Amino acid sequence: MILRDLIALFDRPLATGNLDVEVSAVTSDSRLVGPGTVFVAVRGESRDGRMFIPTALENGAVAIVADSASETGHPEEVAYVHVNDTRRALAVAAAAVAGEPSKKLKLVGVTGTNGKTTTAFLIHHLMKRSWHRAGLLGTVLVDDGEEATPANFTTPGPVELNGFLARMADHGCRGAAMEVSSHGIDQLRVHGIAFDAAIFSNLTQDHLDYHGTLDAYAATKFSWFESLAADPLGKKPVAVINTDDGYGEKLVALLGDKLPMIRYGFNVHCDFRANNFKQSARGMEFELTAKGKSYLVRSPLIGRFNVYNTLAALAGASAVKVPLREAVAAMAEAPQVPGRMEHCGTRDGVSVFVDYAHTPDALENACRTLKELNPSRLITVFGCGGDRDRGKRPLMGHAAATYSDACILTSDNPRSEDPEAILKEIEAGMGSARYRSVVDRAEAIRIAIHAAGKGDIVLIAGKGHEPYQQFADRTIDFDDRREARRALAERPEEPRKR
Ligand SMILES: CC(=O)N[C@H]1[C@@H](OP(=O)(O)OP(=O)(O)OC[C@H]2O[C@@H](n3ccc(=O)[nH]c3=O)[C@H](O)[C@@H]2O)O[C@H](CO)[C@@H](O)[C@@H]1O[C@H](C)C(=O)N[C@@H](C)C(=O)N[C@H](CCC(=O)O)C(=O)O
Ligand SMILES: Nc1ncnc2c1ncn2[C@@H]1O[C@H](COP(=O)(O)OP(=O)(O)OP(=O)(O)O)[C@@H](O)[C@H]1O
Ligand SMILES: N[C@H](CCC[C@H](N)C(=O)O)C(=O)O
Ligand SMILES: [Mg+2]
Repeated sequence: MILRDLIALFDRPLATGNLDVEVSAVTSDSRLVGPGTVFVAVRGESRDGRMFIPTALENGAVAIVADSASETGHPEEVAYVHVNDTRRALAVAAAAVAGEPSKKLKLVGVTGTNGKTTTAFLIHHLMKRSWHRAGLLGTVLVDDGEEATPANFTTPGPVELNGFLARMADHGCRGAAMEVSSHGIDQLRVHGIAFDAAIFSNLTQDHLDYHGTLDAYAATKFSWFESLAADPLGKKPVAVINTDDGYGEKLVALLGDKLPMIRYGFNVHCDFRANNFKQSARGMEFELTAKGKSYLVRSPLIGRFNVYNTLAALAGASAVKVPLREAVAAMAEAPQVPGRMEHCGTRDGVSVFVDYAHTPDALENACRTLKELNPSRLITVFGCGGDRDRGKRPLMGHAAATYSDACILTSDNPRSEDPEAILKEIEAGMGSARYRSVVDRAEAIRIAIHAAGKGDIVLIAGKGHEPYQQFADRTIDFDDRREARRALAERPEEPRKR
């Protein structure tokens, strides 16, 4: 693509230098610049991308895009393009250089505090059943239709994102499911991505370190739907909204008739409505009323919250024309989402589950679901991440304390924070509940599993699929599921004294 054509896509660019050069790539990371690359200098949270313009030039950039006037010393032959919004320019350029891959796919995006990964996995499963090849992008992995690789972000930056979508389209995927995080919306990582359906799962407390207030967090989520309504990029996106959720109802009111809509949940106004939910340790079933018909939906997933994820997936898939009857049938073989209510084994009548609950609402859901399986006791092992929303800590403590018989508080990813100090903040919410604090996570898991007796369930919450643990000075290999299996295997013959 010629630079002149690329910058014509920007909003009011002011350009100098040679614009008749071929552009091979675009990036906002100077370290990734090579010959033919356009470097977009983004002002980040911690660093100003303009500091890296000299490195980008050294590495062979053909153009610099920035939101301030050209620096002195800038070589004349390299184009300099002034724009008002560098993130917007980056997203537009990334999509153009990759050949607008989102327009070649039936793309379903999922946003909301909890349930994005699960719902995206379910949609991917339904798409694959009906279309053979489909892509998946989110917290756990990216599947480009041929191979799955671990993910670094829930929603990667626009350059990576468009690169993944292009690979999906090249590999013959007809569609894809992807997670849309609030960071992704706020930082315009999904700007210029054409969606066919946009799902809103729910909104409860998380990420207030970043957004400040719950309403600001909600406004960010809502802005994605508003931007799709304002510029659908040649598609007719359908908004798929959980209207049992208060913020979901607000979103419906805000959108009015700006987007076609599917409402889902248990309430009577839903277009995809669940009824008669039943579950056992082997799975769940419920009756779905949709499109004037009734269906019996069976799934190996457990938990009332997974009814919402299942409804969202069925509605989202249906919005991109996956036949509903086929989708309902495929739900019976829904995949195990790594680290989401994952059963890690049973020994001596002690069952262990690993789950990614790391918000107060998710932890409450996870504990309630396991409590509904009528264990003798529910023992919950959990912590809270460092350098993230501190307000969650006592609330997570309260949720676990309310629905568990005993808790072991431990470290999650402390990051730059003091692990003991994080535990103290969780303890503030534990009230009169029975708990112990054990800072070492492997030790905490071992203590819980070895102390459990016949009929008990141990829930290890917060890190799910994560294969690491992050500390201030190091990141170690760590996997809750591995630790759980090890502790189960090493269980002493006689359970230790409780
Ligand atoms: C808070 C946040 O989202 N931060 C992201 C943001 O970082 P930042 O704004 O601080 O960037 P910065 O480090 O100041 O750098 C500014 C610019 O200089 C560039 N740079 C930097 C160094 C260099 O040598 N050369 C260079 O050009 C950078 O590429 C960047 O464009 O932009 C960076 C580059 O795009 C991201 O890597 C970084 O993600 C950090 C690592 C992160 O942890 N993000 C998490 C919170 C996140 O995004 N999570 C959500 C999921 C949340 C959920 O589960 O709901 C996600 O979607 O994954
Ligand atoms: N629809 C839901 N409503 C409430 N809680 C849920 C829902 N779905 C899943 N959960 C809980 O939230 C946890 C995280 O689920 P999931 O990974 O699907 O969500 P996510 O939105 O992708 O999270 P993240 O933003 O961290 O990637 C689960 O392990 C479960 O405890
Ligand atoms: N995407 C989420 C993941 C949190 C997972 C939890 N294990 C933690 O580290 O807090 C976040 O960055 O807030
Ligand atoms: Mg996720």
